[in-house]
Amino acid sequence: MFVRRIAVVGTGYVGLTTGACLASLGHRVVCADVDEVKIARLRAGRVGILEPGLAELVAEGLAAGRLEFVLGARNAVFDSEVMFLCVPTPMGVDGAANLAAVESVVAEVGELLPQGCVVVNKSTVPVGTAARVGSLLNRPDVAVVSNPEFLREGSAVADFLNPDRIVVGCDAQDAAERVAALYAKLGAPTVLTDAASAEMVKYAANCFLAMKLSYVNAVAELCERLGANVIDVTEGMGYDRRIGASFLQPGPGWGGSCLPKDTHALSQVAGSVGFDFPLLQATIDTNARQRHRVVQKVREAVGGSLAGARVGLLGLTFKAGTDDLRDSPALAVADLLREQGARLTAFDPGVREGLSDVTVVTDPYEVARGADAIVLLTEWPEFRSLDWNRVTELMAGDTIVDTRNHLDRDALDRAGLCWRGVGVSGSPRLDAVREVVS
Ligand SMILES: NC(=O)c1ccc[n+]([C@@H]2O[C@H](COP(=O)([O-])OP(=O)(O)OC[C@H]3O[C@@H](n4cnc5c(N)ncnc54)[C@H](O)[C@@H]3O)[C@@H](O)[C@H]2O)c1
Ligand SMILES: O=c1ccn([C@@H]2O[C@H](COP(=O)(O)OP(=O)(O)O[C@H]3O[C@H](CO)[C@@H](O)[C@H](O)[C@H]3O)[C@@H](O)[C@H]2O)c(=O)[nH]1
Repeated sequence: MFVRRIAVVGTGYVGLTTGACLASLGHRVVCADVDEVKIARLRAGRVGILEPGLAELVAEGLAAGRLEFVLGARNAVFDSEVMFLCVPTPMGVDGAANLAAVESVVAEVGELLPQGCVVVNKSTVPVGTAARVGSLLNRPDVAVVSNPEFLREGSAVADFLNPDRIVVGCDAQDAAERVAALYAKLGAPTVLTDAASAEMVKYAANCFLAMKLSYVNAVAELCERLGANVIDVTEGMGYDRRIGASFLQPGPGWGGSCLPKDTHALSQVAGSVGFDFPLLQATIDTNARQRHRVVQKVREAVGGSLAGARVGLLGLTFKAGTDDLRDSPALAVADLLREQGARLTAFDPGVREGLSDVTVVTDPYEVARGADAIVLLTEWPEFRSLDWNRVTELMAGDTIVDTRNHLDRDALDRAGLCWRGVGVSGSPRLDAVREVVS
């Protein structure tokens, strides 16, 4: 079933991906944003974010006349049968999700929505928001549906078009079915439920992922203390289908625009109903500790004091494959290093703009020049193939702190560099045994 006209409000990672992908599925989509520059750019077919395949889908949609960009939600909803809300829900001062953008769109378009329109909330919002939006709208003919989005940045289009599942929640069955039908072509398992449960799925999933990562980061720390090797430990765990191999990679802590704010939001919501959730709090606290562990390793690498030390950073984004710096653990580590007196130079393939207090260079080898230590913070594949002999020549020191266990330790050894990973120091080298076994 094709809908004649869908409005998508917000053209960020989620909104633009949703709009372009729904258009590619055959729907007619009008995307709106408050950002004039963004809208002008999108009308010209230019996508301002790094997302594989997105620019192509936008170009196709524009050329086919199925995708349109307008300024302001009020200019998108005329004649729409469905309106998607894809606006930000950032962390507020108390950790709760800030719903100002959702509420402002509802106030802006409430009276303009055509009779029988369905409002679909794709933004990540606390349980009860669909009900709240319904009462703000005060339109008995307009149903409010929760349809959380699970795409990851860096693979947004692929995730949207090949989802593990679609979740649609509404207390009115026919509205839920109308929304689920928009995705029919994707053939994904679909969970139809009430609005509160759909809203809860999103937080429960993100917080579970965060908990898995905090667990694995804690296991890595323990491995270091006990002389075990976390790379082999997680491989051994991951083959267990009940655990699974993904989200078992230790790192400098989890970040990005979602996991940090969503863990805090669920924690705040739990507190608001008097529910003590120590598991979630420990997940957050373990993550906060992680960045201090990285700084400790760098401090050791430069001989005990960061004051005046030159430290090169490989990677600034919160993970590879994105240009998004929101809540990046790399930036948090950079802040701590700087506070302790380090002078920083950074390279990231996705970041070209300068940052205050960190010199951003466009050549990765510039990071090595005169560096007392280098710290890899983001797992960009190109870092693996750096010329380590050249790095050795350029550096003043000899240690690479690899917070993602991403680099080829032997290649660094051969170049005379000292590799310091996560959860592996003190463990024996089992590569020879591994070769015999395989
Ligand atoms: N980024 C992700 O990977 C991801 C994945 C799943 C869910 N989410 C959730 O989706 C929501 C949006 O996230 P995002 O990363 O796409 O945000 P974003 O910041 O990239 O984009 C939001 C867009 O909304 C626009 N906007 C703000 N107020 C508006 C208004 N009143 N009218 C029209 N446009 C307005 C902004 O200008 C911006 O372009 C959040 O709730 C987030 O938690 C994000
Ligand atoms: O094994 C791993 C996997 C991830 N990370 C880190 O965890 C963070 C989050 O990574 P990821 O989940 O891939 O990033 P997002 O694009 O923020 O996606 C998450 O947040 C989105 C917004 O809610 C959800 O839609 C996605 O399902 C959810 O994975 C990043 O800092 C990663 O470096 C690790 O350290 N080790």
